[in-house]
Amino acid sequence: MAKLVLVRHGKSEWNKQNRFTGWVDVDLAPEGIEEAKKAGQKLKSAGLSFDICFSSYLKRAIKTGIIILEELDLLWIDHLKDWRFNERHYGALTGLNKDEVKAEVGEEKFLLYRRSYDVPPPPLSEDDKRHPRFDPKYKNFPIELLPNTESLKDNQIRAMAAFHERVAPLLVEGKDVLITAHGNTIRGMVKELDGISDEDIPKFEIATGIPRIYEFDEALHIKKVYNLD
Ligand SMILES: O=C(O)[C@@H](CO)OP(=O)(O)O
Repeated sequence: MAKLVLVRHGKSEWNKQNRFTGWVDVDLAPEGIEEAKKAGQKLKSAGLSFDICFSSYLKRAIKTGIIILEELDLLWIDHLKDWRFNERHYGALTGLNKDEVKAEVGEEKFLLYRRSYDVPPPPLSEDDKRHPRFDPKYKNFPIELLPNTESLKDNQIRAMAAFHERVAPLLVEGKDVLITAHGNTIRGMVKELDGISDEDIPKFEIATGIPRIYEFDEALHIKKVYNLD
């Protein structure tokens, strides 16, 4: 029975500062490094192992993957990166303080931008220095692929495309896969995998550093889902 494990990166420097982060490549905070180590230790105690690891293009998720693999003595396995596991692009909210945005736009709009399924925050202009086209990671990407804002649904569509294309075939072969990614990316994936409704998803939160385990049968039906709290 193949396993898929999803882990949200440990706390980042901007999580600590309460700023909308999205595609900004912020590093893990010291507490985030500890959370990633604990996640690795929990996986080890539960007897889990992996054949391959995927992360986003963002260092907070990549480092979380490396730290977990180190705890498991699995630094030798393939660790692949796919931009489609990046955090949701937070558009014009990128870098802003969440409390200040709430005070400015009001609670209702704040929640709509932050937690609704299909309402994206206002977009960034293509000339804005925060636009991904100025980030060397995406220099070879066609501009149409680079978002200037995203809803959770947009984030889910790209992450699940990567899942079906790259991860699902490995699970069918019986391989165990670790994905270290981001709060909204994992919320979107869990929404689809667990069949959570559009109405319920705003209340669903993903904690940092808590592995979520999916056990699949050969037909890729989910047999068991649980968190290693
Ligand atoms: O800022 C972000 O990129 C995300 C995750 O930290 O924020 P939120 O939890 O508000 O979706």
